Amino acid sequence: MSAVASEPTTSNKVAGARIEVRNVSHWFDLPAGPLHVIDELDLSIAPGEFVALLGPSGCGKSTLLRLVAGLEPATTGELLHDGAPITDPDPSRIVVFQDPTLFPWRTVWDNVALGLQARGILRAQRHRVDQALRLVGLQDFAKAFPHQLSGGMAQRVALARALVNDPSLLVLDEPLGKLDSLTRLTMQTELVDLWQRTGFSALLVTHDVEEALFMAQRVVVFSDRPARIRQVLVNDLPYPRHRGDPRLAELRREALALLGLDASW
Ligand SMILES: Nc1ncnc2c1ncn2[C@@H]1O[C@H](COP(=O)(O)OP(=O)(O)OP(=O)(O)O)[C@@H](O)[C@H]1O
Repeated sequence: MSAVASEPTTSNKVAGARIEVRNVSHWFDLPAGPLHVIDELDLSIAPGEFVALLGPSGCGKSTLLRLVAGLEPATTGELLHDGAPITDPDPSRIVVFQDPTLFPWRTVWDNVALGLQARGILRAQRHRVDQALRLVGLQDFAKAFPHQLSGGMAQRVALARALVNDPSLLVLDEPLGKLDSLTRLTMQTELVDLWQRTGFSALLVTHDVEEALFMAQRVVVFSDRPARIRQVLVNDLPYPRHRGDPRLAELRREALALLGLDASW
């Protein structure tokens, strides 16, 4: 059973971001010369859409996430959030990484409160911390410390820490990558449930083909570095999805073939 609160929490409803990546190329300046990582990429995310990126290791997926999050500027091209250029990080676009990186000396509640505290709005907005904890089903663990949590619970705290900002875009960089396989499956369902209940747009990077197809509405398959779009797989299966759905198996075969792998594995 999902640990996430099943009651809809309408106060957490947000308008999803529209993201446009227009003709973006990116290089890193290395001592040996420039490393071309992204090549003339065009991609858009509609408000409230869930998009996943798949591609060979090192092709440039995380780099693209960093550009979309505003953590670094693209070498050339344009990135827009609701029509405005993305130039800096912003609390409306939150990145959740593989490692939850919680402060061990702060309680769960205090870890989730960090973003509001940094923005100087915690005193007036304390209820948002409680709401975010309810969203991820951890309301009873507000006073716990990180060492008292399982891996899945720690990652839920990281999600609550992101959701407390009411982001219009959640940037997910392998957020379930360190979890055991059972917890990972549960968290996939929980994340989709959170996405549906809150309305943020989601951009997920994962190495797990099934995860991408189970969660996302579109799966963008990249080439080797420099990343170009090889193909976009559209998954219009309704939610909640069933892992045994033959359409998922069909999409999996297509995705693996695009990645140069034999689907009979
Ligand atoms: N800050 C940086 N400085 C120099 N090179 C970098 C930097 N960040 C990433 N790279 C290089 O850019 C390339 C793309 O890295 P990136 O992390 O975006 O790939 P990825 O597709 O997310 O990989 P993986 O799937 O293995 O996580 C790699 O060759 C990496 O070494």
